[in-house]
Amino acid sequence: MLTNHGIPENLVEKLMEKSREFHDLPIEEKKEFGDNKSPLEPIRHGTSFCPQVEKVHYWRDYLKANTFPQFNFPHKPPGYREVAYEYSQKIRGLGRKLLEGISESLGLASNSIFESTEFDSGHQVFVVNMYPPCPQPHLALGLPPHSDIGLLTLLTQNGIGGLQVKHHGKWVNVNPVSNSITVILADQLEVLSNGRYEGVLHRAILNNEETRISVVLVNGPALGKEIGPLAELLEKEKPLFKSMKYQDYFKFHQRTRLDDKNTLYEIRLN
Ligand SMILES: O=C(O)CCC(=O)C(=O)O
Ligand SMILES: [Fe+2]
Repeated sequence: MLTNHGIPENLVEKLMEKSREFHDLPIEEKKEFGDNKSPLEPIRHGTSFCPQVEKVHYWRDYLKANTFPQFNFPHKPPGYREVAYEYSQKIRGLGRKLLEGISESLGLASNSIFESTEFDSGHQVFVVNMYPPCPQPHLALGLPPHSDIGLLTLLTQNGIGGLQVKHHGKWVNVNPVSNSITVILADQLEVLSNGRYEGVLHRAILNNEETRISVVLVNGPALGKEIGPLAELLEKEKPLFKSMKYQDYFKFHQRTRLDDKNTLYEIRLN
């Protein structure tokens, strides 16, 4: 949980307000972004995660926009795009700082992860989740247990809890702390660090009173970059993961049923 991160509180408030307005737009206004678009389409809108491969669907509507290296974002409601642009840029700056610290914690040069992922042209997905109140919240999920695709996910929520992380085998609530950003370590960091950092299992639960919104920025390597355990770490140990182009991992993850860390397990070496 990051506080004193330098992102102005009123920017986050505006972002939440506009995010709510987007999801409240009439369905016809959002049609152009919908209908099961490919994960590399610049802007996608839909329900659940990947309905074609799911046995059960999830109680969530989403907007997903690829916001880096090219900034794509809906032009409605008015003002949303500008707020999202500013937020996306600020999150990239934070992401970079965190990756520098993580590189150092692995005993590497601070720009090591940055360089090996070509983070300067790294892929960023801007995900806006909306979970309406659910009449029987204990019978449904907003999102099932999963780990995220990229290196670092930076998440903020509208003051209403629902995010849980798996910690020592138990689900623990990540209660919203005002003006804070939650950092979730993701799969590509587990691969690069050869398992020293782990992609965190998390899920979203529901409530029957209030609409919850979370804005989730998935920061990953450049799409064309092949990612495997860092060479410096392999001097004394065996690789735990196969190398794979981020683009292929990304497409695979977005088309697979969300279930635990099943995408990552596909590239794990025994
Ligand atoms: O809404 C949340 O708190 C979690 C969202 C999430 O895990 C995701 O979008 O990947
Ligand atoms: Fe997630």
